[in-house]
Amino acid sequence: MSQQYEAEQQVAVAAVRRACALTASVFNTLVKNETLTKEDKSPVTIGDYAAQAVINTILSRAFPQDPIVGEEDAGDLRADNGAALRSRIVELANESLTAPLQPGETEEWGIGPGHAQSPEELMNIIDRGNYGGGRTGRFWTLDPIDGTKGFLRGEQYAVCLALIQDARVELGVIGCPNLPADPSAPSGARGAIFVAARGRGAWQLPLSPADTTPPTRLTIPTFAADQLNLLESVEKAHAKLALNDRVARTLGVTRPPTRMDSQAKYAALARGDGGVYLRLPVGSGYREKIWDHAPGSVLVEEAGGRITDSRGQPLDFGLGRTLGENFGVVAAGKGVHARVLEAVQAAQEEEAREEAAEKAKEAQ
Ligand SMILES: Nc1ncnc2c1ncn2[C@@H]1O[C@H](COP(=O)(O)O)[C@@H](O)[C@H]1OP(=O)(O)O
Ligand SMILES: [Mg+2]
Ligand SMILES: [Mg+2]
Ligand SMILES: [Mg+2]
Repeated sequence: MSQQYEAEQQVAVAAVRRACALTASVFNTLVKNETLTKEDKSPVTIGDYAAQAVINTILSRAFPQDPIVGEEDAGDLRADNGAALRSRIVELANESLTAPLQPGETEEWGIGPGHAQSPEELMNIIDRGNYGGGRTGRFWTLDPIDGTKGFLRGEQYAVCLALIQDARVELGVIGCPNLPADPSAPSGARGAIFVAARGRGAWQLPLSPADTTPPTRLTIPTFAADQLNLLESVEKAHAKLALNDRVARTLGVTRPPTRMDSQAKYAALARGDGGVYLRLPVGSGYREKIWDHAPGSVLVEEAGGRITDSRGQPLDFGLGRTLGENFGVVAAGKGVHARVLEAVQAAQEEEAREEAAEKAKEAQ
């Protein structure tokens, strides 16, 4: 019997692997003026654009009917002052698109020697990511470099792709070029791919398509109370880390948090490198994007965990490009999740009481 979404999984894994090779190589040659600041003040590099061009090419050839909700668009590159950046992106994307076929890849996906595209074609393929998402139908969501700030620091980042059908995430692929392949050997070989298809488990695969190491199945372990710790953002603007501290104290967590950028945190949770992913809003009005949580959510669920917002409601991937009003994200093993939610609520109440007391003091 053929497995549902098997072809999609094969294409998604190959596309993410190819993009990871691109981003890893671009990091070594990236120079200062190859990064732009977007309207929302976040950085985007030539690597983000080129990786989106490569993955969108492969998806559009393999599944021509499928729309894509991608993070980047070519607007800034089409502007007159985007020409220098544009030509570097064209060079990079074509280098990746024309690289020799790897095991499992086919020329029908628009890759391999001879498959270079014109600058206009590449700008258009980047803009295939402009779909608005929604409640019904099938579409992909792509974050070509998740954790761009981590990428720029040479730390954690991830190439993230998910398939959504009628607002349900069916497939998630997360490529982590800088994550230790074996968590028990943190200074050993780096790079891994994480894959989850609904109902078929969560798996870690080697980063290289030529590596024949068999996939390993991931299950969130049961943590002893003194072993539990939090996985949280590096960037203070992305999550309210002071509130995380309170939650940790309420939970009786003694281990320090593990801070890392990107959806690598979901991968770390799925394989037991940390016990709780906690992302509480900073109150700036930022709305979380579907591409930042779709692959991670299915990975965590398939590894036996739960993921909700801070009220205990499921994340809603049917609202468009964002998750709507921001109530944060709480992900953990099934046995711990309810306790974390309680601790978050207690910590929020405690924080509100202290803030009110401080205000009253000031008013005196
Ligand atoms: N103001 C913000 N608040 C929360 N998340 C943000 C904000 N700005 C960007 N992000 C996104 O948060 C994610 C990384 O957060 P973290 O690494 O802390 O988990 C990234 O997806 C990043 O986008 P990007 O994909 O552009 O890096
Ligand atoms: Mg970004
Ligand atoms: Mg992101
Ligand atoms: Mg990104």
